[in-house]
Order: sequence, then C-alpha cells, then structure tokens
Amino acid sequence: MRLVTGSEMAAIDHAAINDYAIPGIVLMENAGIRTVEIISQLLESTTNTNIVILAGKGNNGGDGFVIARHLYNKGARVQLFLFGEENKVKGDALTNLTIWKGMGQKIYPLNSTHDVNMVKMAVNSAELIIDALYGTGFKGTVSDLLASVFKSINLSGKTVIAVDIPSGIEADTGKINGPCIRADHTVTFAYPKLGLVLYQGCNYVGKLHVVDISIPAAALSKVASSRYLTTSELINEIWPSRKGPEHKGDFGRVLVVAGSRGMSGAAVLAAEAAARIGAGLVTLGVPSAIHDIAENKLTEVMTFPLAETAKGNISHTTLKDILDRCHSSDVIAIGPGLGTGTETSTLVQDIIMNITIPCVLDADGLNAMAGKAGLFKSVKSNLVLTPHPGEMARLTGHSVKEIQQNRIGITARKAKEWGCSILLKGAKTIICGPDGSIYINGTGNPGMASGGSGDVLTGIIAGLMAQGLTPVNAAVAGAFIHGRAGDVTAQEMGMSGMLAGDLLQRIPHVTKEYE
Ligand SMILES: NC(=O)C1=CN([C@@H]2O[C@H](COP(=O)(O)OP(=O)(O)OC[C@H]3O[C@@H](n4cnc5c(N)ncnc54)[C@H](O)[C@@H]3O)[C@@H](O)[C@H]2O)[C@H](O)CC1
Ligand SMILES: [K+]
Repeated sequence: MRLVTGSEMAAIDHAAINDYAIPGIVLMENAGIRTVEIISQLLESTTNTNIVILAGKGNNGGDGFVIARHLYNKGARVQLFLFGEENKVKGDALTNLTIWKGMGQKIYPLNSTHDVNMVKMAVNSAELIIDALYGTGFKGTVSDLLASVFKSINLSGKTVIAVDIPSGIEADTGKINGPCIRADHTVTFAYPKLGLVLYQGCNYVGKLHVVDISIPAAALSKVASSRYLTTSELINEIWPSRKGPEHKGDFGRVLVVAGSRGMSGAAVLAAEAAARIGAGLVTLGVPSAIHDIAENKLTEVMTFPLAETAKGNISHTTLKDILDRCHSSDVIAIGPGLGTGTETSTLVQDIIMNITIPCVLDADGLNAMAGKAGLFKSVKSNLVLTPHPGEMARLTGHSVKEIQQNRIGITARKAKEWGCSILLKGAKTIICGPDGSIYINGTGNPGMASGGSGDVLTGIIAGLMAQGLTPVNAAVAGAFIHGRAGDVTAQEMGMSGMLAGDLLQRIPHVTKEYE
C-alpha cells in the first residue's frame, strides 16, 4: 500500500482538482461520507446518539463540518466545537460551515478555558468523539488550551475517531512533539500518511481505515516517491510459488558462513531459519571448534568445519573453500556470531568482493565492513545488508541518534549510494532498495528484541532469496514473515519470555497462509 507525506497528499489532491476537474468540495464531501460510513458500522445506531465533533479552521475541520451534517441527518445529537475564529475558516471548509449554520445548527466556540469546560461536559455525556482539528497540515505542538482538551478526551474512556490523522501527529514523520489525541479509529483519506505507520504516531492511530474519496489512482503519478507499507496482499504477490513435483534443489541452496567459539547459537539459528522458510538445501560452515556443537543442534542442515584462528574465529585461509562452495549455492549469508578482528574483516571483504551469488550480510559481517562501506558499490553481486541502528552507525559514521532521527532518509540514501538493499532493524523496520523503493514493515513486537532474533531474520531472507525472490522482495517478505512469526509467538507465550528459537517452528504457521 502506497504511503504519502502531507505535501505529497496535497499534490495528489491538487492533481485531482486541477488535472481531473474533481472539485475540492467533492473530495471533502466524500471524506465526510466515508468517515460517517465507518462511524455507522461502529455504532448500533446513530439516532439520538450524543456525538462531539472538534473542528479546526482548516480543511480537516471542513471534513468535520461535513461529518456533522451527515450525522445530524441520521438523527444523531451533534455538538460541533470550532477551535479558532469563524472568520478564519476559508474555501470548502467555509462552504460546509455555512451549510451547517444554514441548517440552524449551533457552532460552539473552543477558544477559552470556559469553552474547554463546556467541551469536557459535552465529552462526559457523549458516546463518540470526532477529532477534526488537524490533519496533514499540522506541525509542531498544540496550544495549552487544546492540550487540556486532549488530556480529558484521552482519559474519558470514550470512543475517539480521528479524521485523516490524530491531531498532534506530524504527517511526514510520525513525530509527536507534545499532547496528541489517542484515537480508537483513524479514517485516513486516499492513502495512509507516513506518520500513521511510524513511531510514535502509530501508537495513537488505533485501527487504521484507508478510505477512497474518488481520487483517480493516476493522480498518484504526480508523486515521484515509491514508499510502501508492507501488506499481506503485497506478500501474496511476491511469495515464491511452489509448483508441482520439484527437486529439493529447486527451492534453492543456502550457504551460511557464521559462528565463532562461544557463538554457535547465532549460526545455528540463521541456518535453521533458512530451512524453515523453505530453502531446499542449507549448508552451514562454522569454525571447527564449534562444528560438533552445530552438528548436534542441527538435523536438516548440513554442516562443515572451517579452519579457525587462535581466537576461535573463521580463519582467512578458508577463503578458497568458501568461494568454491559458492559455486554450488544460490545465496550466501555471512555474519551471525562471526566475531570481530582484522582477520575476520579481511575474510568478509574478500568473500563479498569475489562472489557472484547474492549475499545477506548481517551482524559481525557488517561490523567487518565498518569504515569500508565504500567497497559495497564495487561488489558485483546483489547485497542485502541487515543492520540494527548500532551497526548502521558503524557503517555510515552517523551516530545512532542521527540514524534514529532519520531512519528512512539515511537508509534510502545509503541504499542508493552503496547500490544494495538495506533493511534497517528497529521499531518499524525499514527496507530500501538501490532503486529508491522504500518499504515500512508493520509486523513484529518488542518481545522480538532479544538475542538471536536478527539471526533468524538473516536466515529467512537468505532462504527467500534462494527460492528466487529479488533481494528487496526477500528483505520485505522476510521482515514481514519474521514479524508475523514473532506476533504469533507473543500471542502464545507473551512477549517477555519469548526467545528467538521460539520463532523458528512458528515460521511455517505463518508461511502456509501464502502457499
Ligand atoms: N485528499 C485528501 O486527503 C483530502 C484531505 N482533506 C482534509 O484536509 C486536511 C488538510 O487540511 P489543511 O487545511 O491543509 O490543514 P489542517 O486542517 O490539517 O490544519 C489546519 C491549519 O492548522 C494550522 N496549524 C498547523 N499546525 C499548527 C499548530 N501546531 N498550532 C496551531 N495551528 C496549526 C495550519 O495553518 C493548518 O493550515 C486533510 O488532513 C484532510 O482532513 C480534504 O478536506 C478532503 C480531501
Ligand atoms: K484530525
């Protein structure tokens, strides 16, 4: 599902009005009608239902005036409060305000502390609160007066419907700089705004309803960016098809190079995850010191020992063996539990500079490239990097804070600069392709922020690439499935006690939906 910024939505709006001659008032009417349709589904009946509508002076408020009219016509008892001076209401919003007044309906002011008390009383006897104060035009923080209204609404226990965007969220970033309406439902128009699916905004949205207001899809072409929210429908489109009787080799061969003394778990988790996601053959190369351990822990995965350094990391002398094995593999995953050190760094660099099969580079495989990220653009094969913010900081030289402040911007820029796909982990994982495509993943939960979860993700992505998915699609589908498996696990056992290994046997429960 496409994601837009506030200004992109305005450009699409503008195209609908100017290139397709759809009057803005029609868009506003449709926005109001669609919102009332959702409200009617939520309420047994609107007749004699007390509903409070808080409207701003812009077009979000305009939507509120349309909603007031339709709810009134459905027999609801509507109290419409206007925040801001009536003479500041313009254009389509003014038209709808005038219609409301022409119906002999009151407009309650919301401009003083006395008015705030009136709102609080109205909220107390209302069944439904509608937030039509701010939409895509909001920036910064709300006034103190609204802050106290938001507080009482958020504490009221009443059902809150946000029009387009809960007021207080910045449409482009999801940033909340102060008080914000916490909605039970958000009815957003045409396309979801970025701020509704990113932290912190996504925590205030409640159930998101994306409704059509008759903007022609072609108007979207006015917006150059290609930003998507990963949905089940998208996964269905890109999921590898398992046609009739096939040879196991047809489902791809994954080579995993991972592990070091004391870190066999990461290597085993990554390898098993590749098998669980459906790869035909998975082979794991680990330092000989942990080979028996890995052999013991794995049944379906073949393992082979690699010469090691005194520290118990994989030795650089194994380069030729690893490159030879790439000739009989479809994808290589490097990094989980690999350990650090100059020999490991040189080995990782020499592998990625010489392979011709796609590669998933994770964890210490990424740390091996710290300060040498410039090499990525000369890597011949397709790279998928899966850093968490700390690893991304080491690769880019940005601080973790800078990265977290601009997750999409930095990841998209580096994906283009390095010519690879980058999956930046964290709350709302971001996937960016070298072609400028941007995906935001909505699945997963905090219970997954435990050791080993990233190793499982690496195996899933490698396993999907082995089955023929493009690097970006493997990262997008991998993040989605990984998060869904985490959600299924959390539902079963709660978030605090779940371990990365618990995700493994739940992967098939999720993937069977897409087979
Ligand atoms: N296709 C569509 O998506 C349609 C959207 N519609 C609705 O229009 C709003 C956007 O309306 P706009 O007038 O541009 O802005 P807002 O109503 O969101 O904001 C009103 C106004 O508030 C001022 N403002 C912004 N931040 C602050 C602040 N921190 N403190 C005080 N005042 C602030 C600013 O001047 C804004 O202009 C969209 O969300 C939809 O709900 C169309 O009606 C239908 C089609
Ligand atoms: K709103």
